[in-house]
Amino acid sequence: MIRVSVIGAKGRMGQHVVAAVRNAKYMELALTIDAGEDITAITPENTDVAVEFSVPSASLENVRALVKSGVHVVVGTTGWTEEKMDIVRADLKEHPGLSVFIAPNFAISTVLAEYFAAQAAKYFESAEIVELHHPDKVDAPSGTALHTAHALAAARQAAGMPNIPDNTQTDGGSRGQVVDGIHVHAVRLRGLNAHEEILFGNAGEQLVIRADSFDRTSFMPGVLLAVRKAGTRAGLSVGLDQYLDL
Ligand SMILES: NC(=O)C1=CN([C@@H]2O[C@H](COP(=O)(O)OP(=O)(O)OC[C@H]3O[C@@H](n4cnc5c(N)ncnc54)[C@H](O)[C@@H]3O)[C@@H](O)[C@H]2O)C=CC1
Ligand SMILES: O=C(O)C1=N[C@H](C(=O)O)C[C@H](O)C1
Repeated sequence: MIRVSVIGAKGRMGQHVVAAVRNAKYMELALTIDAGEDITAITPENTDVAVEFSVPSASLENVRALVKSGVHVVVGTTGWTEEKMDIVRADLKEHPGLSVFIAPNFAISTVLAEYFAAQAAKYFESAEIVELHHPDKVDAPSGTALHTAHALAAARQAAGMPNIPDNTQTDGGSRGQVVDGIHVHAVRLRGLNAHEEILFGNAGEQLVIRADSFDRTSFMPGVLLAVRKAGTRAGLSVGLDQYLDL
């Protein structure tokens, strides 16, 4: 049995993770922690893997506390920068064998959309990203859109492509946030859950790659896969794609 504790357990994602772990074969729910509760109660004596879905402002300190305790960590919270990940990498040096796995998105549709988009990137002069979410989301653009923008930019750079053409002369904010040279647009709309479109253009043609997570259950197979894989790859790793046969 894999003993799984959940941090942010009262949140939208946390509640789904608690239910998914309860229903998963060979897993048992250990502790559930939310804001104001003592995360140091999670120890190797009661937990093999901790799943963290909290808020961007709290996630780094939660992960550091869990690493210090000596449990594997699966993280879905957004807001991770290279600087924050370097802090975790440094902590992990004191805990050889321990794994911290961060996934900007656990939905297979979105992971594949980003993978296909990275393949397509070098064939198109223009690329932009539109992410669409529920209005209760606290961060914009989404962690997924940021990750996708970095992947597209890396693919374009590797292919030696020039800057994306854009002759905008005045911009009151309508052109979105520019991430690594890619324009990223965020929509917040009641009724939506989590959606992403990657738009590519050439003269006379367009390719749109779109992923829709209609329900948070879409993230659960990916979360459970990451829990099962915890410890197989020591250190910090990012992205569910590495566990897929791509
Ligand atoms: N990687 C993925 O596939 C997905 C990632 N997310 C991300 O997961 C995060 C959580 O999203 P939601 O569940 O929708 O948010 P939410 O606001 O519904 O839940 C967050 C929970 O964390 C708790 N919390 C706040 N501070 C805490 C602390 N210091 N320690 C422990 N718990 C604390 C809150 O009380 C709340 O219960 C966000 O960053 C979101 O972008 C969401 C969906 C999928
Ligand atoms: O807050 C959400 O809902 C989501 N957050 C993640 C993100 O910011 O990319 C993943 C998914 O888009 C849902």
